[in-house]
Amino acid sequence: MKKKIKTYLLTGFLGAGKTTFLNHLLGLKVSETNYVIENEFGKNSIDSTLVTKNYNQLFELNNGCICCSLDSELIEVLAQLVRLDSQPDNLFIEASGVADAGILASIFQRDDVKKYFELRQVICIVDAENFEDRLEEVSEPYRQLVASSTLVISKIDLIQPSYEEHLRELLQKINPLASICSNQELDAYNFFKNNYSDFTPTNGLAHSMVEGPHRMKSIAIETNEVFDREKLYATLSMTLYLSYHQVYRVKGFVKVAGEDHPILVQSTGNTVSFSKTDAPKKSPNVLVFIGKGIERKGLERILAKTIANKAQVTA
Ligand SMILES: Nc1nc2c(ncn2[C@@H]2O[C@H](COP(=O)(O)OP(=O)(O)OP(=O)(O)O)[C@@H](O)[C@H]2O)c(=O)[nH]1
Repeated sequence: MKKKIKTYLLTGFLGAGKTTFLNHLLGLKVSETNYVIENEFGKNSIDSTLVTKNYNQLFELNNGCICCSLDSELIEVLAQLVRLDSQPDNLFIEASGVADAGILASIFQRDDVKKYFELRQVICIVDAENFEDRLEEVSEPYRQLVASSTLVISKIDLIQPSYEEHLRELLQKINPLASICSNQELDAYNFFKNNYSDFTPTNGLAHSMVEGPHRMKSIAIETNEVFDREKLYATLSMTLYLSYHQVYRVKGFVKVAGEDHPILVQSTGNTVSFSKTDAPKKSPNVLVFIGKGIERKGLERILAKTIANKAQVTA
């Protein structure tokens, strides 16, 4: 009988800090064999490039959200793992920011899956800065929260201590059974000890099964244009400020005048950040926007104003 693969499911709304936390967990398991499944809502894979290399194999599921195609792609990857001669010790699944953790957890309660995989934890990353706003606007953050056995509050550095207290109370009220820690307490917390089947989700599973598909859209703008860094920054910041309740996440790689390599563009809430990368010079520009009621034409119009002029590009 093969050993069961210890499985950790990471959930949390768009941009909450799932990849950042996954990198932390992988860093704690460097001496073991770790497989990772990365799932993005859009077709373009940005996250897989941001996961640190402390894994043995990474699978990408980019054909939408795993909770919406549960019996196809994810099951196929799980079946591949079962067929391996030597099983990994750990499997980390980073679900898309809109995935329903209850639906995913229920896959691991199936007898044919339970035989090979032991779901130890469903960990929800809660973005301290934006969680409450998103809770009012869309149903995904609530559904992710109630199905989780541990809640990790991220971005503590961006809030006041008194707000942290309020947030903890709110989270505990929504999911009284979950353990809660902040991302400043990670070293004191053992994420590997639990067994998810000992944890009875509140009303997550029953609630999630009857919900329809996500109301959110992912639009990838691919272009070979070179952008003006300052204009792009100002325009994205303004768009995020004005459309905070519509645009939930921007991420991708773009070429900017004066930089040899494409830069990584990321946003959460109404904050945008640019960072240097060593992505190949020739990699395509792609900016992915995820949100409600967003339109490709409108986004293209906004970005058109941020393209660098010829003099900047040749300088
Ligand atoms: N200030 C601050 N920023 C953070 C923290 N955790 C993550 N971030 C930033 O938040 C942004 C999103 O983090 P990710 O880890 O990519 O979030 P994610 O949940 O994987 O994002 P999606 O996969 O797009 O849903 C990145 O710019 C991170 O650097 C934190 O504790 N504090």
